[in-house]
Amino acid sequence: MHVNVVLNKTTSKDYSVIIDPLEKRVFDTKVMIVTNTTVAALHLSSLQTRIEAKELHTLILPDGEMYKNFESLNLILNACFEHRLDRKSILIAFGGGVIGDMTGFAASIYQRGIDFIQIPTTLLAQVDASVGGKTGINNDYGKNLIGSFWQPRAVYCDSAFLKTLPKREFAAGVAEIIKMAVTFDKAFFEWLESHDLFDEDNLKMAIHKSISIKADVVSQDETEQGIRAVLNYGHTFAHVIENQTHYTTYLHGEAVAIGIMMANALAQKLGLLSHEEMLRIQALLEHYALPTHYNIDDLETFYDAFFLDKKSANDTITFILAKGIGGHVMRNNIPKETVLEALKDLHA
Ligand SMILES: NC(=O)c1ccc[n+]([C@@H]2O[C@H](COP(=O)([O-])OP(=O)(O)OC[C@H]3O[C@@H](n4cnc5c(N)ncnc54)[C@H](O)[C@@H]3O)[C@@H](O)[C@H]2O)c1
Ligand SMILES: O=C(O)C(=O)C[C@@H](O)[C@H](O)[C@H](O)COP(=O)(O)O
Ligand SMILES: [Zn+2]
Repeated sequence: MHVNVVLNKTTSKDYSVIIDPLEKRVFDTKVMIVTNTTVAALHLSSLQTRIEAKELHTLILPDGEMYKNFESLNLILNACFEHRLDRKSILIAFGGGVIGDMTGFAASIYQRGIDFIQIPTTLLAQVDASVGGKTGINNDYGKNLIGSFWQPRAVYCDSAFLKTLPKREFAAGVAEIIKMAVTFDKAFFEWLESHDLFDEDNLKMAIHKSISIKADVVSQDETEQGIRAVLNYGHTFAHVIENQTHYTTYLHGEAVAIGIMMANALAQKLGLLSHEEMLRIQALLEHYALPTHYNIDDLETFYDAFFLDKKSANDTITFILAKGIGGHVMRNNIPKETVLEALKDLHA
């Protein structure tokens, strides 16, 4: 099965997302696999037997969102220099979204840009992070605030890797699937309500559907000038939660689940989403044991942090909201009081 990402730009080439068992790949260039300790222990040897290259190198980084930073980026770049990778060399991001985002970013700046391939091993990375070329790292100010748009040459999604994924990580991926269904596809949302993703065939269907939605959005708007921002539904809130809790309490997908609830509270206040629709979305999130509540310490501080969001410009914040189930709207003129009241309502 293939899904194509078609880009109307001279700087980015089209590529395919291959959703099938990974076959042997042969490269006539130097290749460096970038992975982390967890993925290496579980799957590295099986990947290495399927990659043939002029020279094959491997870099194993520490595991965790808290390592998605300059230090790790520097480790990747230094390894590129140590192995004398050249402009024809290829990096392979082998892991979840953290490895994918950092490796993609390193590829985009090493010698002004080299190719990279995504081999995502988490559900979240298969359905979302590996597709679309958003790369980057976090810093003290917030999440993904430093990065680039740099598309992979190809994405290989092999569901066999998901067999070792812990339940919590699986659910985090489901949160991004639900995000796409709520904002883009009512029929898909209804299908999710009646099909359990713990079933292997259902999961394969949902992976294919989510990648198709994402590829379609990215094909229309590679660098988030418009519709791509809808993929950020829930994220304005989620990124603040992740940063405030130092990337140790919630997985990205879990924070997105809470962020979806916050965005929905706002959408309900604005008459865009009914109470019944809000409850249906909550029920689907809770079916996968995703968190739907976060105790905001200080509403003012929480609100102020929205201004670091990349969707904020000229002192206004753009909120991505569901318009019914299967629809979306972008709003940048919502009074602060309305936002704060919606967040208070959710707590009540
Ligand atoms: N670029 C994008 O478009 C985009 C989209 C969504 C999320 N993201 C980013 O992706 C990151 C979240 O990605 P994630 O949820 O994959 O987190 P992650 O990369 O931290 O992986 C989650 C955990 O699962 C482990 N793991 C990976 N594969 C495994 C496997 N097959 N079996 C067992 N364990 C495995 C990892 O070692 C890690 O501990 C965040 O940094 C987020 O900002 C980026
Ligand atoms: O691909 C996109 O576009 C997304 O927004 C996907 C999100 O799931 C992802 O978490 C993204 O990294 C968040 O956007 P960011 O621009 O704030 O990093
Ligand atoms: Zn996300």
